[in-house]
Amino acid sequence: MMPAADTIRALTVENVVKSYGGPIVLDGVSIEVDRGKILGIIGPNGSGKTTLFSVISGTFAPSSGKVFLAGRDVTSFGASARAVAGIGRTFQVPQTFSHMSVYENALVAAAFAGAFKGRAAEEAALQALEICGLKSRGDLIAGRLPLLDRKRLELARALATKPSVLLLDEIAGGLTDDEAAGVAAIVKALAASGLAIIWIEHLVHVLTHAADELAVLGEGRIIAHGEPHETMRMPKVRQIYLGMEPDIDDIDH
Ligand SMILES: Nc1ncnc2c1ncn2[C@@H]1O[C@H](COP(=O)(O)OP(=O)(O)OP(=O)(O)O)[C@@H](O)[C@H]1O
Repeated sequence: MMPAADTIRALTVENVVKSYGGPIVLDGVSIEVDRGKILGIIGPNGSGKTTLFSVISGTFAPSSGKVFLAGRDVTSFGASARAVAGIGRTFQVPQTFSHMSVYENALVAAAFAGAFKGRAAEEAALQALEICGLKSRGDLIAGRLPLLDRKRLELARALATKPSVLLLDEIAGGLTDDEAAGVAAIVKALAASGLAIIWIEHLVHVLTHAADELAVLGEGRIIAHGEPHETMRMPKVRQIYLGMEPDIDDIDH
């Protein structure tokens, strides 16, 4: 029997195992996210965060396990089919075309999602730039943008594919606290508009303020998951982050 529509999660990752041929990088990871919610994911370097996004977005197939988008099994879909189906992703290293203009970058991304051609792609690109505060900078060459605008453009490129599920890989990395807060405000507004968002970030305090739930990856497994502040108070999580996150004692404030 199919579950009732209101119990179908926007995205379900079910028991995913991934190895690149050597050691196991993801070891039975299961997560879910609903429309309108932000799930934050943290974890030390090499714990498998980006690999998890690659498995969700279809860049790499899992060794076993499944990915469901709004209840539909998309595990066998490649990356472009998943973009068309509604999974949008930003990359840790922005994937912008540096010689193209800001607008052209958003347009190329809209076309990647396949469903958008001609006028529809133009509208998707412009709307994404507007949401990210870049509409007045459409003619600028992407490679000459300061870091904050490069990050905003990376976000706009993901939005131009009109995703229902948005994967953010360190979109606030390298930004000042004020800049990161501005990006977090955009992300929260996107969730409020109905997107389901998974956000990987090394800046833990950004996620504790923005995310509805926090999951902690450690050596390929989810070692803690729950309300962000409670999760950060768990001894096994503090053990990992003490000394790494300068403001861990301020996270409650
Ligand atoms: N394409 C690949 N081929 C082989 N091994 C890979 C590949 N991508 C990642 N790995 C390995 O998988 C493990 C997890 O890497 P991953 O990048 O997913 O971790 P991460 O938590 O995102 O790390 P970081 O915080 O440094 O970005 C690492 O040991 C890494 O070397």
